[in-house]
Amino acid sequence: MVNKIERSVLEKIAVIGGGSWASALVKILSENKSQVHWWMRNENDVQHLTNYRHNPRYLSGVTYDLNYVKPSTDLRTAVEVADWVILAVPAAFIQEALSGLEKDALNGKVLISAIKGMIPKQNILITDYLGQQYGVPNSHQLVVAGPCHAEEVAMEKQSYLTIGSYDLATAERFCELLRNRYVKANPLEDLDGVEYCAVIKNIIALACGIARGLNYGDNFQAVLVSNAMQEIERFLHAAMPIHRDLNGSAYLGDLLVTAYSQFSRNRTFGNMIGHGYTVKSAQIEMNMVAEGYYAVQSIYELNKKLKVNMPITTAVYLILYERIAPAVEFEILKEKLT
Ligand SMILES: NC(=O)C1=CN([C@@H]2O[C@H](COP(=O)(O)OP(=O)(O)OC[C@H]3O[C@@H](n4cnc5c(N)ncnc54)[C@H](OP(=O)(O)O)[C@@H]3O)[C@@H](O)[C@H]2O)C=CC1
Ligand SMILES: O=C(CO)COP(=O)(O)O
Repeated sequence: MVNKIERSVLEKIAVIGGGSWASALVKILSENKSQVHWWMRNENDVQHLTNYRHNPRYLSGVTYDLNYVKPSTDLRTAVEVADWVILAVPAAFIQEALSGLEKDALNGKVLISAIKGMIPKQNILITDYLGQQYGVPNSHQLVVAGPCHAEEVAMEKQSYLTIGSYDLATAERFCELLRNRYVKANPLEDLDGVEYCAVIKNIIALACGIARGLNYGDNFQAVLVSNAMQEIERFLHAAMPIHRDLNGSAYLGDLLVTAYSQFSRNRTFGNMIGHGYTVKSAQIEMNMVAEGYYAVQSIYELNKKLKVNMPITTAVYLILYERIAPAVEFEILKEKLT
């Protein structure tokens, strides 16, 4: 019988993406002695990692053990040698990032989406895209959810991850690869619900940031977030109606951390919009991706069919895409909250 550590040594994992979340996941997995084939698009970053054991532009304080981490710009090889493939590129760029792969390149592998966004224009979840484009069955798909900022992983602060799935046994195997001194991981049988919730909570965090930028206070934000939870519940009920406990950390927990944390990109982006930045200038200033900016368009479009009452999502959409002044739109929104 192979014990837990020995079995982990044998695990071969491809991590696709060179940003903050990929950097955090590579830290966790490689410290647990999985073999991580880490794809990033920038050759200079690969060279820097190989020479100095740090990712130069994201979580640059983390040191990687190159016995377990193999950085590369060669996507095909990274995927070919791996049994598990983790996607950690922002949703808007995932099609481009995977474009070098053959249609059958993901056959037999377990795909794990760590992405909290949707495919723009097609307005579909990442797991649906992987099914449609690469034929990955639901049983071979997992999603990483839960309130967890990369920056806190880098600092080894106690964190919790939930692995959403259709197949609890596979999710549990992946949880074993993640668990360590500062990470607890739990499987959950709700792939789509967890994935949609992670998308929508980013939109809500944008709203919280906008509110803060407009000088609304804690009283308003508490109402905004509790109304948001109801908005999420209505959406999930219409889109994926199964019984789920939305008080769980994969749902409410992730909403709270993103709405309140200093590390949230979405909240920071929203705050800049509330302060009067244009979308372009906020994107340039932040230099990281706020998924909610893209997601709000997808959810807004999708909701034209579902017709769920989503006042917060609608307000964020109108501000970001129809250029309605944040102060004007929030005057309207505040009358709709209870
Ligand atoms: N950061 C976090 O704490 C968490 C993030 N997530 C999710 O993880 C996903 C990744 O976000 P995160 O790591 O934070 O993003 P970052 O903003 O930290 O990094 C973005 C990454 O995407 C890369 N990129 C940009 N354009 C392209 C492209 N066209 N093709 C390939 N790669 C590209 C960037 O490369 P380059 O630097 O070369 O431009 C960079 O590596 C998102 O869906 C996010 O919601 C989930 C949980 C926590
Ligand atoms: O999903 C996250 C934390 O759980 C990250 O949120 P941000 O992208 O807003 O930083």
